[in-house]
Order: sequence, then C-alpha cells, then structure tokens
Amino acid sequence: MTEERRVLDVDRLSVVHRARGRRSHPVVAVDDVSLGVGAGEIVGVVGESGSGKTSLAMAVAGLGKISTGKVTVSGAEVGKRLSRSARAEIQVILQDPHGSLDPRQSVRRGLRELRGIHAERTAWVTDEELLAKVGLTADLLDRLPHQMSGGQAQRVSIARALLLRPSLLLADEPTSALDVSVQAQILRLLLELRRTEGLAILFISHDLAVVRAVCDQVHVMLRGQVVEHGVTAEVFDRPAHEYTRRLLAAIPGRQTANPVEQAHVSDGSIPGDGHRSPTPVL
Ligand SMILES: Nc1ncnc2c1ncn2[C@@H]1O[C@H](COP(=O)(O)OP(=O)(O)OP(=O)(O)O)[C@@H](O)[C@H]1O
Repeated sequence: MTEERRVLDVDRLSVVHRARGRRSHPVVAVDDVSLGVGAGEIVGVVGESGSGKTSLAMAVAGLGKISTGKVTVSGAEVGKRLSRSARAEIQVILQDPHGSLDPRQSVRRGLRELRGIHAERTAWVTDEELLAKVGLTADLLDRLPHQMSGGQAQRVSIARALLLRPSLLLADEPTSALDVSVQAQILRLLLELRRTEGLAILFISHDLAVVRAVCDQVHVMLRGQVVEHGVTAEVFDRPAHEYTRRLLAAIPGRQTANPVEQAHVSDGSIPGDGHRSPTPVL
C-alpha cells in the first residue's frame, strides 16, 4: 500500500492509563504501535482481553487518550481541533447494536437528526436507498430499537455510519453479541460495503476465526505491543510468534466452516444484494 492511499495512519502510538489506586502503577495499554489502513482495505487487530485493543480503538476514534505518537485519518490528525466534518471521517460500530441506538428514537428520526447535524455530508442518499445498502427494507424506518432483532439493529448502526460517508469504519467486536448465522450476514455486509463503497475498515476482535474470514491484514497484540503482523492468511498459516500460535490453537472447532459462510437463519434483512424481495422479519 502506498502512503498516499492510506486512510488511517497510526504512527508509534502509545496510550498510558493513570494508576487506578494509590498502590497501583500506570498501565501502558498501547506501546509504540504503528499500523495503516488503505482505501477498501480491512485490517484486523486481534489479541486477548487486556491486550490493549480497546485503548487503541478509542485513541483512533478520537474518544480516548493519545499519550505519544500520532493518528491521522485522511490526512487530519486525530486529537487536534478538527471540524465536525473532519471528525465524521471516522465512524464507529460497536459490539452491542441496541446499546448504541437511542431507545426512544425511530430509525427515521435518528437519521433525520444526523442529517440536521451533518447537512453537508448526508445529501447523497435517501433514507430508503441507505437502508437498501445495508439490506433492510423501508418499513424498518418507523421502528424503535426494541422492535428490531440484533442483526437488524447492527445493520441500522452500519447505515447510520455510512450516511456520513466516512473514509474509515472502526468496527470494535461488531459481531460478538450476535448469533453465529446473523454474525455471518453482518460480516458479508461489511465485505460488500468495502467493495461497493470503498470503505476502509479497522476491525478489532478477539475472535480469530472472524478476523481470518474478513481481514486482508492482521496485527496481533500482546500486552500493548504488536508482536506480529502481515497478510492474514500468511500470519495464520505460518505464525511466527509463539503467542499467535497459542491464540490459533485456542480457536474452538478450528476445523469448522468459515464464519462468513454460516448464514442459515435470516436476521430479517433482504437476502443477497439487498435488491431482491424482503424475507419476513423473524
Ligand atoms: N481507563 C483506564 N484506566 C486504567 N487502566 C486501564 C483503563 N482502560 C484500560 N486499562 C488497562 O489497560 C490494559 C488494556 O486494556 P484494553 O481495554 O485496552 O484491552 P482490550 O484488549 O480491549 O481488552 P478487552 O477486550 O477486555 O476490552 C488493561 O490492563 C486494562 O486494565
């Protein structure tokens, strides 16, 4: 990937959290990490709980601390005073889709509010077209979050992110709270959006099988450091670091199918490319 095509550039980032108690020490959650994501590329960050993934993600999203180093998204440095439009270049989707939607707001009202705040970025698509891009029909527009399945709510979260035309989507465990078959459908949607919208995606997950299925490149984190990185298939087929080997050995049912292919149950979305007739909502 050439420097010019980089959407995200993380350059020697460190995040040090202050000590929590009087006897504890500061925690180096991210230790001198560098990585990049190009347009249309999906880059994974994997590691066990506590390895620093969330601290890295929060720093990249401009929601967490940057102790040293630099994070740049589409040329604008995260953490500096940025315009609202520059901040919208990164959109985040999280593990709990219901938790990230306002429980009192219908999909339509939520989109209208976003359009009001970001008028300059959102005129490119109607609500109906936007929902079709994420495999949902227009009848979802008048639903409240509790009237949607987990898969539908995650699709709505992705639609809200897409509406702002971000250059980078930060997906932090986006399918961990979903059933396996719904997870597969959301992963396929992300793969499709990377192709159709040219989205760059930073994909944070503890789930190596999922990362293997969707990420072009992978970075393996251990105690705040990237201990191994490279093309996903190469890292997973020939892990160079003992920690990566241990993580791979711990995948349950390693011989089972690719998680992207495990879609047997509908999450209430339109099957396939979103242009065919809708399936009934389960
Ligand atoms: N606000 C904070 N104050 C102090 N220590 C923190 C804070 N946030 C995270 N840490 C510590 O930093 C380290 C990395 O945590 P982080 O949440 O970034 O890792 P993670 O890989 O995302 O783990 P998980 O998947 O459990 O969220 C851990 O030791 C954690 O206890």
